[in-house]
Amino acid sequence: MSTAIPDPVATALVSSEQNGLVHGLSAAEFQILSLTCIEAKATAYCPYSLFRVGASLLINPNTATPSPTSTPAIITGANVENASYPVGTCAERVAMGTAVIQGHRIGSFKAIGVATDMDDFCSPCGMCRQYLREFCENEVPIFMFNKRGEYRVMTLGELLPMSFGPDKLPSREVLARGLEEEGKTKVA
Ligand SMILES: O=c1ccn([C@H]2C[C@H](O)[C@@H](CO)O2)c(=O)[nH]1
Ligand SMILES: [Zn+2]
Repeated sequence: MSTAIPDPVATALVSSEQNGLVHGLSAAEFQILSLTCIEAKATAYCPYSLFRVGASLLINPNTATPSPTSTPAIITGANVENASYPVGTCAERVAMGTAVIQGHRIGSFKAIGVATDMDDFCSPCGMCRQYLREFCENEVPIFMFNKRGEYRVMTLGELLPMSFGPDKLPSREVLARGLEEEGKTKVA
């Protein structure tokens, strides 16, 4: 038996029209999210791929530091490549790492923007989806902007269904007790 899976594009279109909000964002929030990820592309270090990516994270107003603010708070990133190719880092992880060292955690993020110079919409790679999953709820919308500033939006849960995150890990104490009970190992 199969269950109908909602079409993400249709879902995005419906939710984008509600209450004058764009997927839950005010017009001002949406504008700054889009402008900042498009601008962040210019900061990319990508001499090998020449594929510029900019990312922006919209911080929830109540978790913004130093104090809650009505001006949307944004943290940006861009891809940073390396002569040893696999060492390079995507824009999304640069932005999220910056946010995390500023103290942001799950609950901090209202939306994510990703911009490229492509005609098509570029979605975060698998590694970035998992990296973002650590700090974002399934409902966080990810806006993907093409070179013309048009966008497609999907939530993190749509991009990474049935994901594995910190909430799925039992505590170390519970795991240790289980292993000891089975006599499998001695845990200090
Ligand atoms: O969502 C994506 C996809 C790719 N890249 C980067 C990695 C690499 O530097 C370049 C080409 O893959 O684009 C990102 O930053 N984000
Ligand atoms: Zn990535």
